[in-house]
Amino acid sequence: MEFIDENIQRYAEEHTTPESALLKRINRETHAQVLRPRMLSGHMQGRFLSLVSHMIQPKRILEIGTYTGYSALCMAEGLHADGKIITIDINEELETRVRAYFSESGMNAKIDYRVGDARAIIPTLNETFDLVFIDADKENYARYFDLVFDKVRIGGFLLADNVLWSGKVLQGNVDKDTKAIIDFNAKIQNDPRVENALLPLRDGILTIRKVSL
Ligand SMILES: C[S@@+](CC[C@H](N)C(=O)[O-])C[C@H]1O[C@@H](n2cnc3c(N)ncnc32)[C@H](O)[C@@H]1O
Repeated sequence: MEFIDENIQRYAEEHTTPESALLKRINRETHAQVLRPRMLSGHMQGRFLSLVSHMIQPKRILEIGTYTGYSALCMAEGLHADGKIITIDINEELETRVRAYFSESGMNAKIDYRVGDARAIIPTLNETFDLVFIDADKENYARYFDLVFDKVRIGGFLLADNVLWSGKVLQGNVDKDTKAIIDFNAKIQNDPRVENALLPLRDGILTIRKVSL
């Protein structure tokens, strides 16, 4: 489902800073060579993630769901000088490609890429995060939020992608992933420890700020 008029979308993209040459290539190669390329954040969302990261200047970012590395590179652009992003993905088939992209980016030293199940890796992380991007399997969004919440500083931010799930959150008869997203959105809306705004950017980004323990 497209949420906004095609012409408005084009106009918005024309007034968004272009992708770097590397990001453009990752975007193109992902579409040509990798399964499910729609999972990639893309031009506009990527620039949004970069801007958010620049606003926060995080020392620690956690990304759950690296895929081909596009969004990790966008967020890494805004890291504090001593900053680091930990990005996790379970798909080992993408590892060689992703490591090559990270090496080319010139930001490799700031990227800690872990291949494995985020449900097992997050509890082992001894870090305090300023920014978390939840973008892995929809079924586990609530679990990722619960696993990471105590590791986010008060005043820190979490972003959750695909929370409109192509508009399926409005439908009555829902599948497992849609139900998980609906439940996640309701859980965040009812959590007194956070403030949140659901932005209808691309497939929906739930923007969350931790306000108390
Ligand atoms: C939507 S894609 C991520 C897109 C990427 N953040 C971007 O914007 O370009 C979701 C990724 O989550 C990964 N994933 C799914 N289940 C996972 C799990 N349990 N632990 C870690 N990664 C997982 C998938 O392998 C897939 O690459």
